[in-house]
Amino acid sequence: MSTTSLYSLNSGWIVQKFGGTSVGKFANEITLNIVKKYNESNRVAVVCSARSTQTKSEGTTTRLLLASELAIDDKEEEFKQTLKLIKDDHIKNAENLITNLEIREKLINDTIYEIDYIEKLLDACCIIGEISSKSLDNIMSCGEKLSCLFMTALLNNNGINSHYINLSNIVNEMDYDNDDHLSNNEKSLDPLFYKKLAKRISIEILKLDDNVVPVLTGFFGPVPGGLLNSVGRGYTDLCAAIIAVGLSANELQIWKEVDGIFTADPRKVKFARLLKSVTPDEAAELTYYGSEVIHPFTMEQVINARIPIRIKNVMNPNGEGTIIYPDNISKKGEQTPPHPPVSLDKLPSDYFNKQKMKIPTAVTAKNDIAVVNIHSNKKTLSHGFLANVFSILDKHKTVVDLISTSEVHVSMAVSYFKDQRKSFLKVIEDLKKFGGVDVTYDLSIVSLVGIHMKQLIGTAGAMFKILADEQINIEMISQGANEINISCVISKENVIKALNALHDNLLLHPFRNNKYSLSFTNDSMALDHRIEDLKLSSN
Ligand SMILES: Nc1ncnc2c1ncn2[C@@H]1O[C@H](COP(=O)(O)OP(=O)(O)O)[C@@H](O)[C@H]1O
Ligand SMILES: N[C@@H](CC(=O)OP(=O)(O)O)C(=O)O
Repeated sequence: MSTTSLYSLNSGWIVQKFGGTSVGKFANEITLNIVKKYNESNRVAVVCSARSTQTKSEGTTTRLLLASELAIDDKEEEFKQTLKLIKDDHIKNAENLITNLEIREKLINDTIYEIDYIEKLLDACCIIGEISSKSLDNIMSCGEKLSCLFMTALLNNNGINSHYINLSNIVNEMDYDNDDHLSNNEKSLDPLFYKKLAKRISIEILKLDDNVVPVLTGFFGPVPGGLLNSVGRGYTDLCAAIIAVGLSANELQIWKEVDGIFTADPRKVKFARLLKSVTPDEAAELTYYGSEVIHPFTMEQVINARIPIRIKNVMNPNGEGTIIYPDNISKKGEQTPPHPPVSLDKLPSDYFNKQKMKIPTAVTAKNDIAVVNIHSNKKTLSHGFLANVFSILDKHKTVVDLISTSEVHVSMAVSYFKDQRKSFLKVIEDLKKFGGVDVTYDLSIVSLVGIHMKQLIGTAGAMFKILADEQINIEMISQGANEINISCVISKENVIKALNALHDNLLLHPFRNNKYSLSFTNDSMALDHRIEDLKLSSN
């Protein structure tokens, strides 16, 4: 039994989460350059997503979901073929990377066992022609099981003593009193549920000897309502967060293939810069609006437990990465927040010069957007009209990214993927009951995100002026209700141009000739924790 105290300030634990593509492409590097190294001075818990060879869309989870769809459609040969692809891929991987023959043979046998089990499950789905959310979770869990069986084998193969922990049954084994007053959706987000889950998982981990690295499946379903339905893809971030809370970890590390969070997607904006830190709200906005930083459900519990999250790069383990943490709450072990309020006479002499650094944090874009305009047929009063529109959206579980309304008109930006055309058209048909509907396709949302935008006057004006100067037409405008996001919808062809122009003019050189007349509110007094980082760029 481990002697680590669960609630000590320095628990010694670091939780490391690795995404599917990282496991697919950098498994040896992860074991030798990351886990082994951190394990020398900390206790490390490893959490992995299902393996992807190149991209998430070609990964194991996507293939498992495809196999399930094929089974429901009675396409037996096709679903078996898809499972065979998964099996062959994992066996080939084991043969390539596991040199110890005994470990390799066991891994291959375990892999075959897991896939055969899924095949039996899907055979049954094929016969009955449907699948419950619980069965779908069960099928999805296979991806994380295979990936973690492999990572455990590789760690042991490379001399790091490790132990596989399968969390796919943990909810069933838990003493969780289902409150029947809560809907499934509420249950799946209930903080008490996650608190109990965290405790339950930590008990499993603390059974291990101190010198053993636990490798935990990033799948922890079936949660109430099903993991896919209630949490959605990317659930491994949340799983790692729960584990970090359970262990009262010193840090939750999310390892990606990018150095951290940048001022814009570095693939699209050449001069994007790495941010030292962002707040959880900013990270959530960036994720919602196209920069896949971290699953938005991840933050709340970790931050409540005062555990910082660090985004790091598997290809550059020595880089500092980006810390996600609020700038007004102290971290574990600290007495006071990092930047307590400062009285005017204590401000550094160059404080007001530094004020100009309070600019937006990042710019981001979300593609595959359609704008739906509904003009009321005026047979209902405005509140009735809006209620009707929202009830249709609820019925079809349509997520609205942006909305702007008047009494008789609603414009909504929604995600639209061509392979979901049939279900999208059903929503449009239903909406037509309440008025005229038109749809514009092939659009993108461009958003400026930053906590300091609250104190910066003229950002929205500058944003739209910059886009106008670039001859970019704006289809729809929305100022986020939380004041840290200003978004607009533009044609998808203009996205790269828009991102670069906004980044250049508002993030790199916001005060160049004060071309866009930006200024600050009088109450913008808090010191900026990013100041050093931004100083370089605003000259
Ligand atoms: N502001 C941003 N900062 C960092 N990465 C971003 C940003 N916006 C978009 N991205 C993109 O998000 C991707 C996230 O990295 P990746 O390791 O591929 O994710 P995952 O681990 O979720 O598969 C990168 O490819 C990067 O180009
Ligand atoms: N396998 C899941 C879980 C996950 O979290 O993936 P990733 O960490 O690679 O985003 C998915 O593909 O959604």
